[in-house]
Amino acid sequence: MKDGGESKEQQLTVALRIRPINEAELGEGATIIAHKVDEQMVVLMDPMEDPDDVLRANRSREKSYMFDVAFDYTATQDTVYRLTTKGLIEGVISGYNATVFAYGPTGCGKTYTMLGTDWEPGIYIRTLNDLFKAIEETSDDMEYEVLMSYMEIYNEMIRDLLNPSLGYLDLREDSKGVIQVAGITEVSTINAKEIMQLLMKGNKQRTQEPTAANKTSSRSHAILQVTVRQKSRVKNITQEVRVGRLFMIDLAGSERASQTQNRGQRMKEGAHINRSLLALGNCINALSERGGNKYVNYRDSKLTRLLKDSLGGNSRTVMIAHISPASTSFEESRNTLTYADRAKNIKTRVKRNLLNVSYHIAQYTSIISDLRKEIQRLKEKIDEQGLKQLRSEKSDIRNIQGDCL
Ligand SMILES: Nc1ncnc2c1ncn2[C@@H]1O[C@H](COP(=O)(O)OP(=O)(O)OP(=O)(O)O)[C@@H](O)[C@H]1O
Repeated sequence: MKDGGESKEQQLTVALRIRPINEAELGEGATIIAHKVDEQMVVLMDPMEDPDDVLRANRSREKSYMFDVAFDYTATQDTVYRLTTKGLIEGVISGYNATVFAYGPTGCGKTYTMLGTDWEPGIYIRTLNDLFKAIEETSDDMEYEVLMSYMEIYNEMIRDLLNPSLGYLDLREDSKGVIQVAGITEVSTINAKEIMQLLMKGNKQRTQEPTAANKTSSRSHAILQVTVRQKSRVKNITQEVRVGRLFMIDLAGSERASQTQNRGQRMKEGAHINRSLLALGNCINALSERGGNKYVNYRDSKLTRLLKDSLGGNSRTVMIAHISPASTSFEESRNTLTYADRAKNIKTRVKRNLLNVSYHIAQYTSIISDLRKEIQRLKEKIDEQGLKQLRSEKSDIRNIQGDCL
């Protein structure tokens, strides 16, 4: 991959989404503690307080967080998409990496935001639709190839959701230090409808189980990866190919084992989920420390290895933190707000990814050299086997001669 020129420092964009309160929470006697007051989101520490009380804000135990954007239960899927993700598309089709990930406790709306429903589609579908529209608009001058993969990390194992029969896949680092999933299915298409069908097919394969906190709880981290290669239709010797990679991630929800009343397999899943989220939290902590010299341990989980570039490397990254408005979820909400607040300090360095013709030549040369070696190896093997066969035939002849004498 050629150096795409100057890199620009970019701060993580952090959005907060608070879903509507639900029947189960109301049934437990929960009250709403998250309110939108003017353009501010207020999460009350004491449910008895009045969110409109201006003096409340001056009390010393009050903590305030600033996010790039905050959505309450009135926000539509379209608004959330437009104010978080839509702006990344142009960059992706012209060679920049981007990541959007949904973070937060179980049952707080991550899958709703990313996948959505048939009537209220989420970020995956809206992004793909607009991506193909943007491609169509510039396709007179530019040629595109779009590759899609969809995977989940379940119990620390990577599964290809487009082809689960492949078994568990490994992570590998390429020569540029970019983490790749070895052997993952990459479907090439520039047809939005086809990609949607693949997405739906993949979703059916995703590991979901009912837990006490959410009857369709995602027990895995789902990762939709879209790679866009763009090149000019005018061919010349120094032709460049721009390669943008977009990750859209629906994380599994963090949870308290006591709250979810999980047993057996659910509890094991919960432990894996919490472990990888803890590793993610540790990376966020390390990356957000001022001075930036702290060691960041991405190797603690597959999730953080895969997110290495999204968090500390070459990517425009958006985190959408989710919380429930219920008083019964106060602790989880506070933890989520704390992490989201830290994540705001993370800075990445964004650079365009360019391949050029010399890169392709280098690739072909390396493939040819590998093939030559393989041919040589096979020749030697054949020679060796031929020699062995000759020897064994000779010895057979000797034996026959011996028998005859
Ligand atoms: N903004 C919203 N508006 C309407 N319904 C919502 C909203 N957010 C979440 N819900 C509903 O709340 C329930 C739980 O949401 P969802 O499954 O998206 O949570 P999650 O954070 O992905 O949970 P888990 O981590 O357990 O997978 C679903 O029934 C979903 O439809």
